Amino acid sequence: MDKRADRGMSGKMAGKTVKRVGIDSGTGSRKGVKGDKGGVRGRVRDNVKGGVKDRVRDNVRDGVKDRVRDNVKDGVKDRVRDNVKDRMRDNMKDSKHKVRDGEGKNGAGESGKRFDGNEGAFSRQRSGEKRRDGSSPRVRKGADGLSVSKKQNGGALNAERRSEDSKRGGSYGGRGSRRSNSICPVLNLCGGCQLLDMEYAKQLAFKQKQAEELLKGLCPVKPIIGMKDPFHYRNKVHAVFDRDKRGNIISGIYEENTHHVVPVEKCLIEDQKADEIIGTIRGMLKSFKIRTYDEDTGFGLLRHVIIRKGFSTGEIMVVLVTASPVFPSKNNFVKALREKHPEITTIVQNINGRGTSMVLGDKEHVLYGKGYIVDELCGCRFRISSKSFYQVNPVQTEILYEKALSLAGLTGQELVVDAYCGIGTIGIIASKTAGKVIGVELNQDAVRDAVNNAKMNGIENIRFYCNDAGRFLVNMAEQGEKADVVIMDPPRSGSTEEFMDAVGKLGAEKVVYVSCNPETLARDVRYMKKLGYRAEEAWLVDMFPGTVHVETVVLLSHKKADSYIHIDVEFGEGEGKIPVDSIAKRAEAYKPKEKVTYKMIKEYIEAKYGFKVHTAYIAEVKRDLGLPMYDAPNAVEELKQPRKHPTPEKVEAIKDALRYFAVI
Ligand SMILES: C[S@@+](CC[C@H](N)C(=O)[O-])C[C@H]1O[C@@H](n2cnc3c(N)ncnc32)[C@H](O)[C@@H]1O
Repeated sequence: MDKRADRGMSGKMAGKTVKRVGIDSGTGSRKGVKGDKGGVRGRVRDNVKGGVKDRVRDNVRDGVKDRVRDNVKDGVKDRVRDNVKDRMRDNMKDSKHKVRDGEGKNGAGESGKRFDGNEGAFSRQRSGEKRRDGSSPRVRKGADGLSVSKKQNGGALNAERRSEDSKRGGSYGGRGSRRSNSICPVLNLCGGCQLLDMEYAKQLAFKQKQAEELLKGLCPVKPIIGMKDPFHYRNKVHAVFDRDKRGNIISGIYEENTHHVVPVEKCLIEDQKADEIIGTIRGMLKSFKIRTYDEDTGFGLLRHVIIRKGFSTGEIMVVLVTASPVFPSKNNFVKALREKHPEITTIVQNINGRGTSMVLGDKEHVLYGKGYIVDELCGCRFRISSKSFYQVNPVQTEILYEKALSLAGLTGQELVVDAYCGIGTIGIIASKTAGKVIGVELNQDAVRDAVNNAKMNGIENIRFYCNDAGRFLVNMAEQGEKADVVIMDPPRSGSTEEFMDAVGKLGAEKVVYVSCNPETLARDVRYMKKLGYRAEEAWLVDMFPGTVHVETVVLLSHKKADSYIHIDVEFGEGEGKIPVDSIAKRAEAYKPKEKVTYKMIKEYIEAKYGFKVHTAYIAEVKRDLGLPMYDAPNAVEELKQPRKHPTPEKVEAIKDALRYFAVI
């Protein structure tokens, strides 16, 4: 067992003493109904003043009036009850979400939640595009991957959770219910941490079992590598900004499968400094008169804030996602934020005016600093810009990468392909022990980072290409190129048959498959087996404690013969040589014959002679001719009237059929 295999097994997640964090109650009036009514009207009035009369009129026509009336009617006395109500309403509006959810779930652009197995490129994913596995690429706001996991793992998961719950004397309710004894007050509303209340050792056991079931018969699974401290591991935090019904500014996460924002001030899996900065920004908005963006009316400026932190460098990037490029008093805002948090090393404004689920837009302005952060992994330095994928749990990433590279077993000679390479992390680390590395990645920001990262680390034996990994490998194979090792780390949707076929054609002896989705991994390993690869071992690295997700790395090797014999053969005429003609003759003689059945003989005779023959007659003729009878047990059947024998005409017909089918 790997020395690290059981690290953290003793760490308790649910057992941790954690102060309960409160739901943000906002800073504004607590008058409820009245405050809310005034707030919405005030906003409408301000917007009219701002010169958007037409939009207000349209929005009012489209139902803002109704919302004001509903808010007034409902009041906001009980936030939990309201949350549940809103969730139900959002669920009913599901069809609207489905249309807007057409964009990819894969990346920087995705407004998903806490799971980032797959961030990166995906503003470019086509709307409504289906993945290879047929699933929709966008499941709005859900903990990534649960669309599958919920169905397939949900039974086991819920059973585990229920049993955990009953042990504590609590009752496990539905999604909207709140367990008073949960270590997270928004656990069920958020839906991001499905296992948070489970002891960490049990979480690991749960993931181990799930992976073993999925890879059963495909690949042996090694013991999962857990974390020593499974809290606050996320180096990337994303907060959605909104207003509550009283008009108070809130920030948090989208409730699972809705556009409803669950206010979160602190999260047990996120970096604490990041949460602190988000709280500061939330507190600054009012004094800077910055409005949060309202998805329904299209008013307001600030949509999201993303914080990224370099684990070993401590560098911090703040990305302010705004609906429009016009950011009043931005210089003062940046100055004030830096005064409160001098640890921030760069601030970027990303402009996203689209009414889609994507978090990030295409355009960006650097408001302060370099526009990216640098972090260190496995002794290499990496620049990470806002739209590039970077693993969210750096402690476990080092373990994952080391495992992947030890499985690759590089000697310094190999041509390695790092497919789906992101900012080039794996390839750059691998390049030190490889002959040459080729990295391929679809997201051009990530490729730009990768090229810079190679330079920053003084690596010269690596090249990066911005392309679809499948297309790129097919081109390589068509040009007759070869690869020794392919390291692949595709998004959650897994790889493509086109890609895997090309891996086979490139003749890669080893494939190291890194995956954040054991389901698509199992599917792809199954396919690779058909191409002649053997799945040697799978290692699980817990990159996402508290959630059902896990990272897996599998070594696939191309099957080789167990042993070889050496024979020298000389073809041609003359002594000791084998004439090619006789080989052809012998091949013909040994060609397996089509199995001739009694039925075929009967059909032949009936078609040619117009009469039927009994099986026993065929058997008798065959017996008389000395032919073997073992292939037809019923051929020796006795006639009901054994005295009868086939007429000469029938004997001839049977012999003709036997000749026709080359039996005689
Ligand atoms: C799970 S990330 C892995 C990135 C990198 N290996 C790492 O560890 O940081 C998957 C990467 O695949 C990229 N990607 C997604 N679809 C792709 C495709 N069809 N071709 C190439 N790259 C793709 C994403 O942009 C993302 O950077």
